Amino acid sequence: MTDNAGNEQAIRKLKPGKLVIASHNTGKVREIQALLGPYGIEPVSAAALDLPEPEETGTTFVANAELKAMQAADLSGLPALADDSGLCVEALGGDPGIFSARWAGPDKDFGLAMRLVHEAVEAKGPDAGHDAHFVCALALAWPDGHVEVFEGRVDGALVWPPRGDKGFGYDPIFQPIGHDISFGEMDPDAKHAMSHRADAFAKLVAAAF
Ligand SMILES: O=P(O)(O)OP(=O)(O)OP(=O)(O)OC[C@H]1O[C@@H](n2cnc3c(O)ncnc32)[C@H](O)[C@@H]1O
Ligand SMILES: [Mg+2]
Repeated sequence: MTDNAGNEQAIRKLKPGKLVIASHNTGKVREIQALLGPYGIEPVSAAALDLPEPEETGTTFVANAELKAMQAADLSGLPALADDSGLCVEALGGDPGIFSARWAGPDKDFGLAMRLVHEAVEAKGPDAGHDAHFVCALALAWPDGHVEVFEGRVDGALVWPPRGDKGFGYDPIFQPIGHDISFGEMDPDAKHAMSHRADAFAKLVAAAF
């Protein structure tokens, strides 16, 4: 596993050219494409290359991001960027966490997943807090096995009922600190200015461009 903090190996610079976005989530791919916009990178999605969706066997966001990026780089022969992310609810001990996609079930039903989160917090009783945060681990891998990881986070609170349809996944039930609208109600540019993905991306840009 690679940890960019304290990594003695020089961070490798990403040259303009093709980069595989190793994700099968269209909401994420859209956000990563927008974040990559200014950097002379030609994004190619895993779906366009017909890459398989790997089983996420890691026990951390970092391990799963590395696994997805390394598989895509290996199979495509191109540098690949993967994102492993999720919603962590303090009252639930960090759940759904790395299982955020799995709580939506095989049909990827986030109406269901949001309800499960809400019900799990309600079941904790009236004193359960609503603090939550999103985490994002971005892994950048090269076909020779070199990989670097950048982590980001945004803190906020759960809201109920779900609000807005501008985002994806759990966005309608997450309200970032200092704002009175949910990620689901926020314009993409505003989310990109503060999200867990933007936080990780800023670290990647500082190191890899
Ligand atoms: O693994 P890939 O193919 O990238 O796609 P995925 O949807 O399975 O992605 P993850 O394994 O990283 O699971 C993370 C889940 O957490 C949720 N999530 C992550 N970032 C989010 C965001 O910015 N807004 C809302 N939900 C988010 C989203 O529902 C994802 O399905
Ligand atoms: Mg996944």
